[in-house]
Amino acid sequence: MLFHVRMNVNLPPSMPQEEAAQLKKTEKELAQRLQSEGKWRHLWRIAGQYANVSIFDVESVDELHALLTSLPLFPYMQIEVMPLCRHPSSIRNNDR
Ligand SMILES: O=C(O)CC1=CCC(=O)O1
Repeated sequence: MLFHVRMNVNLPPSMPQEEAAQLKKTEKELAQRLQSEGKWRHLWRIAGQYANVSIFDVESVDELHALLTSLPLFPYMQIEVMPLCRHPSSIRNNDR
């Protein structure tokens, strides 16, 4: 199942720099592992915003929820999820 996910990151200005840097480091490690496993298919920065759009390929809504809530930055993100299905005009036969 494919999902379009938008994440807006809002770190509190009062958070110490070292704590923010550690959160970003662990977030990056997990994001790169999930990309290499094929679960996090795309990760794009939204230009000019501390936000991203991503495509996730997971087995279920429950798996997506578990994955998103496991992200180190989860407590500091506003997340919007859009389930995706095939478009009848798509020429990409390998997409689900
Ligand atoms: O910087 C972001 O957009 C939040 C984030 C998600 C994965 C990652 O490495 O950073």
